[in-house]
Amino acid sequence: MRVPVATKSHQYEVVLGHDFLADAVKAFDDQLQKADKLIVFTDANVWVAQGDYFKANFPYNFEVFVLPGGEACKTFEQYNAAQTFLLEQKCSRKSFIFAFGGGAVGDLTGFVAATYMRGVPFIQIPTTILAHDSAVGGKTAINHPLGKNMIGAFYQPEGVIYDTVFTESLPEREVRSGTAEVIKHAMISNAAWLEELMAEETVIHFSTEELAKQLKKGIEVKAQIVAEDETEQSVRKFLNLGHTYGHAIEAAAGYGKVAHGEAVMIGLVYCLLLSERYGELNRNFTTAFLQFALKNGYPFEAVKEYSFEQLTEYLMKDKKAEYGILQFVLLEKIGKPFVRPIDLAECKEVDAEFRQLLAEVLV
Ligand SMILES: NC(=O)c1ccc[n+]([C@@H]2O[C@H](COP(=O)([O-])OP(=O)(O)OC[C@H]3O[C@@H](n4cnc5c(N)ncnc54)[C@H](O)[C@@H]3O)[C@@H](O)[C@H]2O)c1
Ligand SMILES: O=C(O)C(=O)C[C@@H](O)[C@H](O)[C@H](O)COP(=O)(O)O
Ligand SMILES: [Zn+2]
Repeated sequence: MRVPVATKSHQYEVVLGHDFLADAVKAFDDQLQKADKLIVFTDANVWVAQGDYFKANFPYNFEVFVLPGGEACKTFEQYNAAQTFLLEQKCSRKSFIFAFGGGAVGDLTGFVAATYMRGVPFIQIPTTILAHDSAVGGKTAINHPLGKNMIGAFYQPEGVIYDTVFTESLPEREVRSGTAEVIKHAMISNAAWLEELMAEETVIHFSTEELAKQLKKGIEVKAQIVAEDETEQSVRKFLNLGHTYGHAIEAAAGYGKVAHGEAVMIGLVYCLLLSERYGELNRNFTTAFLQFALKNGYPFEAVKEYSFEQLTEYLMKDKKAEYGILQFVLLEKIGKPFVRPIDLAECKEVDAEFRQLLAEVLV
């Protein structure tokens, strides 16, 4: 399966298949033959779980740089270590970098590639379900202790090779986390799709074929949006549904404690509550969605661990905020997102409603 991505700055393809890494990499043969060095960035967990398959199917010589797993790789320290590695390897503008891992490796690698010698080409080889989102569209970043993804660049890859073999070694928690972004893509684009997902017995145990279909649908939504708005001036903000509250939870907890998709799911429920005030959605739907999330094992305990006041400093650093006012992505109805300024007093009211709803449902 192929999904073309045509942004203002760059055009490329996401190729999605099963057990096809060797063939998919060969499609880049011209560019790779001309490269003076191929570097693979990965993380320790991915390398242990999937390194053998990667080495057996990657048909070129390469040097590997192994990062710590998860959010621990999206730090200034790892950014610095990665740049040092490229310099020590005598990488040039003719070198080529591969991001082999989940969203964390992809975000770090993309930012390193964007800034090494002011830009070297890179290819995303995603290994998580979540990375159907992160590998596409060119948002790259590292975290700052004061806020999530604060230091980064828009920098598109040369291509995305998505071999679903890699997702087979994902722990269930990561399957769940990644599926939250599939659900987000459904919520911003297609009511029937969300209805189908909510009707599933479970969204955590899809077959390989069904998973590929869901990933493709998510990638198509993302590709269409970033083609229209690469740098988040307008419709790209819709991809941030659930992230204002979600990123605040992630940052307050300490990066990596609450997985990104878990935090996004919390943020999606918060946004449904807020959306009830401005569109067609109602409390019955929000409650049904929360039940669906709980049935699939999404954890909501983190909400109780932080007061609204503790979340406020992170909420206020949301990148969509303008002139000190938060801009929330809301839903007029499922499939119809819009952006609206919301003041802190209203955020606090909805936060209280959220905690009340959780108290009622989590008895
Ligand atoms: N750039 C974007 O547009 C974008 C979009 C969404 C999320 N993100 C970012 O992506 C990150 C989350 O990505 P993620 O959920 O993929 O997390 P991740 O990269 O941290 O991976 C999750 C965990 O699974 C392990 N892992 C990855 N692939 C594996 C595999 N195949 N088998 C076994 N273990 C594996 C990792 O080592 C890690 O411990 C966050 O930092 C988030 O901010 C970026
Ligand atoms: O691609 C986008 O645009 C997104 O917002 C996708 C999000 O799922 C992703 O988590 C992104 O990294 C969040 O971006 P940020 O600008 O809020 O840090
Ligand atoms: Zn996200």
